[in-house]
Amino acid sequence: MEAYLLGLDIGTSGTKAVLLRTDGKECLETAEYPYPLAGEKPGWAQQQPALWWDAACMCLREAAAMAGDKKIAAIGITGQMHSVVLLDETGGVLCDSLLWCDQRSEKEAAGMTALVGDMRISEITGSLPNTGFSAAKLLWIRNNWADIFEKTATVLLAKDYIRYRLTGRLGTEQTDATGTQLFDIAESRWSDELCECLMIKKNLLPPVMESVQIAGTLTKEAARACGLAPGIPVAAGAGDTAAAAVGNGIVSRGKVCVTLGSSGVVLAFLDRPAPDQKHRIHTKCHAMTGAWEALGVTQSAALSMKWLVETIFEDKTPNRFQEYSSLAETVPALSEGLVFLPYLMGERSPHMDPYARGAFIGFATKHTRAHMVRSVMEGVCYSLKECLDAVEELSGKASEIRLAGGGARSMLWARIAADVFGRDLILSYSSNASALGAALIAGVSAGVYRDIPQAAGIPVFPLREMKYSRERAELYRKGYGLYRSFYPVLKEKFRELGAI
Ligand SMILES: Nc1ncnc2c1ncn2[C@@H]1O[C@H](COP(=O)(O)OP(=O)(O)O)[C@@H](O)[C@H]1O
Ligand SMILES: O=C(CO)[C@@H](O)[C@H](O)COP(=O)(O)O
Repeated sequence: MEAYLLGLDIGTSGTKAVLLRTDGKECLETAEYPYPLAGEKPGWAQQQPALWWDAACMCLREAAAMAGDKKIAAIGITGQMHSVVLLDETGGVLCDSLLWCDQRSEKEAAGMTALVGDMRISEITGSLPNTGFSAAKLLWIRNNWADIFEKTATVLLAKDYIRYRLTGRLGTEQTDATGTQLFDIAESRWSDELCECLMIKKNLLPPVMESVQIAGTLTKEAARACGLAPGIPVAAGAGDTAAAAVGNGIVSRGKVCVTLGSSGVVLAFLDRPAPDQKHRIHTKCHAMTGAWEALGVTQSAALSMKWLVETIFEDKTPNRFQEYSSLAETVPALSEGLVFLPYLMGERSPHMDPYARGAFIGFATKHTRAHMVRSVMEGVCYSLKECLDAVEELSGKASEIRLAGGGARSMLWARIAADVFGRDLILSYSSNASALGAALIAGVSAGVYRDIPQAAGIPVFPLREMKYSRERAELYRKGYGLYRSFYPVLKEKFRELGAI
């Protein structure tokens, strides 16, 4: 009988889902159900978990209608990583989630270095202490919202909270656990050493499953809210970067995937943990137990586009991004000398710097909105090129680069990425490779596929290629050099701005 696997993605900009036919020949996408970013100071980013749940219910209702009378064999969940949800002992949410891009915990990240040491933390968790990961956020909450921290019985991550609402079961899995910076990536368990040093009680942390484990089944109450049948198995799933790896077939050395989502991610497969000695990128657990991934992160990738269009141009009309992408087509490569630094929420790779700030450099009266849009696309691609260079240093040169994420819906942005990288790209099966990966993981949980490598080979709908142009690549080589020269010059000035 024809059946579907459902992949649900609790993204930063919104929640969306895919329905994958189990034979891999069809993948239907729901709309995205958006929610805003809140935060009263520059660098702060919060969301209410209740908004994720409302969006998830609407999204699942749409998916249920799309599936019609076809069976949904299993649900897989993915979502933004690192964003913490604090629950009290009745399972109620205690406060807004501090998101992955929230930069307020600089002091706490520095405190982790002082207590444990940079090298030791990197050895255990695959990354230097940083404001993006969950541990520093928890320490900030303990230091600043002590009453909330005292009431906390469980700490979850975004997708784990939604899985909890769907199944009534608390838990996480190894890929998202890595993003807390309290997890030992080689041993695949919570780190006693880090929990003790940072005085975080281990009983606040949920049980860690394997990504392909069935975490529970859809409760009657959740099924009613989502318009689905009760009892559907729900897989543990994976954080969005790890799920995108599965959705893009990154299950052995060779290929690299690049995601132009709210954040930008460049990811390669590793068969052993290999923390970057230059501390530019992270090593995280892969959804395949016993495998790892090297990843570089641009904090504000498509988030920069969203900021430009919604906040600066004050345009929230539907399909606005496609229109602005078409507008940017009217401007030549290098945006007639306008350069964008995408550090709107600090930066992670290759500069772990919560103080970094966004900038347009080189305005002239000739420049218009079209130049600004193109310049944002170019700046984000330069940053992703820095990530790609660092990732390939660790994992070897990629034989194929897959591009996904909301920004990859723009053919112009995809072309700029190919030109800036000076490499041909393959456009992913779905702009939402994370949701596709979650559906494939769910297929393993439900026994439809044998294992993750087999599942990753299941999608068979056509892929498109984006070829780079030698001429534009040469132009962008110069633009990239100029772009790279700005951060070292501005670094200290960004710190001064942060003090205002
Ligand atoms: N056609 C388009 N052209 C350019 N950018 C787009 C287009 N469609 C979506 N985007 C960008 O992609 C973002 C959403 O990407 P997505 O991968 O869904 O986000 P998330 O990382 O939050 O899951 C939007 O906020 C927007 O910036
Ligand atoms: O911080 C990371 C990965 O380390 C981000 O990739 C977040 O997981 C956010 O994901 P998106 O909502 O941008 O997809």
